[in-house]
Amino acid sequence: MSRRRNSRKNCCEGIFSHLLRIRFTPEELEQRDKSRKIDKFLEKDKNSFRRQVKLLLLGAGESGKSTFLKQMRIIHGIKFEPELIREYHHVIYQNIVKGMQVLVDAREKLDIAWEHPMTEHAANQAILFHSSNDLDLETFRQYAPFINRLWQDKAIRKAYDRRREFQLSDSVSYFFDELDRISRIDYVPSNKDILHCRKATKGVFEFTIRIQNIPFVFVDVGGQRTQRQKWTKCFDGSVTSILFLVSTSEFDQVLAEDRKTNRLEESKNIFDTIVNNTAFQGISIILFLNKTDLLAQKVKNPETDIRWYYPQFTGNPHSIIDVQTFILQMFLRVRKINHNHSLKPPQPIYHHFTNAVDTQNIQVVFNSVKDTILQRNLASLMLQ
Ligand SMILES: Nc1nc2c(ncn2[C@@H]2O[C@H](COP(=O)(O)OP(=O)(O)OP(=O)(O)O)[C@@H](O)[C@H]2O)c(=O)[nH]1
Ligand SMILES: [Mg+2]
Repeated sequence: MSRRRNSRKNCCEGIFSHLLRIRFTPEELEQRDKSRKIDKFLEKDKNSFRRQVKLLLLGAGESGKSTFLKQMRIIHGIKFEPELIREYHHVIYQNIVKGMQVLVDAREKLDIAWEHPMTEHAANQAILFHSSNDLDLETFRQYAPFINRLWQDKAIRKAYDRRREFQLSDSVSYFFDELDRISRIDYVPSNKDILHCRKATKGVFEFTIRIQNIPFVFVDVGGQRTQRQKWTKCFDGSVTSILFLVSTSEFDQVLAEDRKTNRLEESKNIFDTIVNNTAFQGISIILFLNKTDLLAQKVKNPETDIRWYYPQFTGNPHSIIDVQTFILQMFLRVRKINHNHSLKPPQPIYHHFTNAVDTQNIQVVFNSVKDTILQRNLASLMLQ
């Protein structure tokens, strides 16, 4: 009986809906179809917005943020545009000329005698080119033999060994060693040259790469003091993760900005403001302890010792593992425990030891970072 009533009900509903449907005018039907399509599109767009991964590259000046972004392009097969390569070409010339000028000045200030008196002549010639802002290939090729001569002199090498006492870009020795190739008439910067090329970032730059069909938006900012007020622009709700870079080899160097603050301390203070900021509560933080290669060279050097800057260090100052572990713990301890249980538990801090100029190293590290981010992103999508 009740089954019969049900089937009658279904049949009536079918008729009613049929009657209702035929009452729509063709215009109304078209309108309904259109609005369904819009709803579908918006739903898809909402999902793709949620699926987008936005990564903020943060850290002090010269920590390696832009270098990491260059690696992302290289690893994902996105070629540098010819115009960009031309710009890097020019910056490389500037890096070389400026770098040698700094060393020539430092030799004089440190009162280091020339190994060969003839080198002084090369130094005087080099000064002539110093004021040249418009460094074209022709000018650079005239200048290159003098740089070569200077780089061979023990006085310049001694000044270079004392570089922590002044401000010298980390990549200059790489370029001096490659000078013959770089000063050839048909020179075109290689990816390795581009990775070593140094130009401070001014402003905020976004670069999107589709990885596994998901847009990864990398946000690169300038890390020097004057640039940091621009960071707030990118602190919105759409950030997935913060990649925080630390130049671990800088434990014995001072800032270019004020020439007195220890660089590692500055980096730790920036990390403090990020990691303890309630605005970033739900955001995972990935710490890149960068410049492992330069740190390895430094811990072997008897002219420096981490205990002179961090007397609390108790490990072996010539063991890279001990020094890295010490720096890692120092950064992890920065996060203040919040005892307010009504707040969400803090996000884990992941960490990696990196060498941003080594493509293979960054490829391995990024694969792991990507998996972590995608798993966490998927989990948060499922919770929504
Ligand atoms: N040897 C070595 N050099 C590195 C490493 N990471 C970065 N560099 C070099 O360090 C210099 C500074 O790197 P950038 O990527 O420009 O640093 P940044 O964090 O973008 O600096 P700002 O734009 O001023 O905030 C460049 O010359 C890089 O080639 C590394 O792990 N090892
Ligand atoms: Mg940069």
